[in-house]
Amino acid sequence: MDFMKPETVLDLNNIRQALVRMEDTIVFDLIERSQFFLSPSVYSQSKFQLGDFKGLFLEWLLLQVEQTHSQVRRYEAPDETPFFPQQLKPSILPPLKYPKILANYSDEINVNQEILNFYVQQIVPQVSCNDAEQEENSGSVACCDVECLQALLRRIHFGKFVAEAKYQADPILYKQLIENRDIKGIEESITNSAVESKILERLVVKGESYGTDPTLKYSQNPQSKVDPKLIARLYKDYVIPLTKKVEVDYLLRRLEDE
Ligand SMILES: C=C(O[C@@H]1C=C(C(=O)O)C=C[C@H]1O)C(=O)O
Repeated sequence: MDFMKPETVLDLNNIRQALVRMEDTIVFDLIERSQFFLSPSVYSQSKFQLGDFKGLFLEWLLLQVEQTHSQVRRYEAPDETPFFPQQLKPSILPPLKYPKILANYSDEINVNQEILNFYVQQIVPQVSCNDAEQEENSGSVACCDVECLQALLRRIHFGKFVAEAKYQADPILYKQLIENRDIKGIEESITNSAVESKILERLVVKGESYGTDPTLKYSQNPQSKVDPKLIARLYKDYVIPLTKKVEVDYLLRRLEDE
């Protein structure tokens, strides 16, 4: 997605194609996570010495990664929503002059804590290959979790672009819904059940294709590493609803930037 060209960025078909490409990253990241045990220490607050950091070991690593990547201006991009925006470091690269695409408040539209909660409480226990500790892999598990979370963060917060594209396609409708604080009306208006169904169907196929050793494809038991239906269920229960929450939260404030 070329964020220097607002006219293409806010084309809903282009946005949907970007979301389809993000499916591949998320499916592969979940397959990678499925190789590891549950590793509860990664989600604990006290197992490792983290200085004065207060939080999960996973959150501590997320902060390290965000501080490193912020030095090459990763979080200046409009499609990045960091967990620790107040603790990023100055970039050593000169700032890019992104054209204004989203509303001024878009950085304040943030569901990161909900994403972390569903990832730790729902995704990890269902994707891990068993519920044991795997001390020697705590670092690898945490690195894998960061990859999964960053892919999910980006996919879900892409809802801001979807919302802006829908607003610009019908500003009269949305102005009325927003002025009336008609949250249900906004939710109904942004929902496209046909697109959602297509996404869930495609995820099962991708889970089957990407998660199975191709040389075993025609064997009696081409066991996929992650249950393809689980990937679709996680999208249905968490990824899509949170994306729509981002859309609604973004639209509810949209008249602030008229
Ligand atoms: C992203 C969109 O908005 C909604 C959210 C979707 C999702 O998170 O996959 C899909 C369709 C819509 O219900 C869209 O219209 O493409």
